Amino acid sequence: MDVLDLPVDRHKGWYLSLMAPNIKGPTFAWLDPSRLYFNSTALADCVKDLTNPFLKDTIDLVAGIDAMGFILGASVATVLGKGFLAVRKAGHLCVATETQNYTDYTGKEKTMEIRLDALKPGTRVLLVDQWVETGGTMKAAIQLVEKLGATVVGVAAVAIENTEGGKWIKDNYRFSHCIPDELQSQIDRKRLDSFSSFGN
Ligand SMILES: O=P(O)(O)OC[C@H]1O[C@H](OP(=O)(O)OP(=O)(O)O)[C@H](O)[C@@H]1O
Ligand SMILES: Nc1ncnc2[nH]cnc12
Repeated sequence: MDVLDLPVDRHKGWYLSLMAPNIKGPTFAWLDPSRLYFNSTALADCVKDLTNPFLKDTIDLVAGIDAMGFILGASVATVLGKGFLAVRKAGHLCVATETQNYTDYTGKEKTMEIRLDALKPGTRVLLVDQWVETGGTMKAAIQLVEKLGATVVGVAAVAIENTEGGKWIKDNYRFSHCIPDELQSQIDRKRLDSFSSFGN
């Protein structure tokens, strides 16, 4: 399927077949969901799948995680009619921040931060990122929000892998993702059957 084509039947997660395979080798964990954002209907359907479970919730602010979480987070915020908070990787903000150290799928120690004036005790936050692999990044964002006394209403990501950290998120927070049950095992092994159409 060309990336701009639309299928007749837009079943849940149809757009995942637009996601490109990792061709950079086994040490590079990423699949590339960003390719599905080229297609306006795919992006809109993906954002709907992330947003729908939270439509009846009280949400004050949507927080998206640096960098790919900004795309989906800002889209979700617009659909919900809410503001957007950028959760930044350390070193980009020129104001007072709260910080949180974490380790992600690369195994490297990292730090994320948010400015201090966005969240107050009781602020209800929906956290959005592109992907949850080890869950280290999302857990750090949850810790940041909670350190400031705000409440995590839920977590939304294209995929939440069934890693220890991914399962911890699913067990402890409400969540939304775009993966139909029958595709979850393909996500967990980082290879979709649809990758065969990419010819490698
Ligand atoms: O569950 P984890 O193992 O913590 O990994 C998930 C994180 O990894 C990716 O970001 P990454 O920092 O690689 O790239 P980006 O800056 O392009 O979003 C992804 O968008 C998540 O933020
Ligand atoms: N396997 C993966 N695919 C896409 N994005 C990711 N971010 C972290 N791990 C990822």
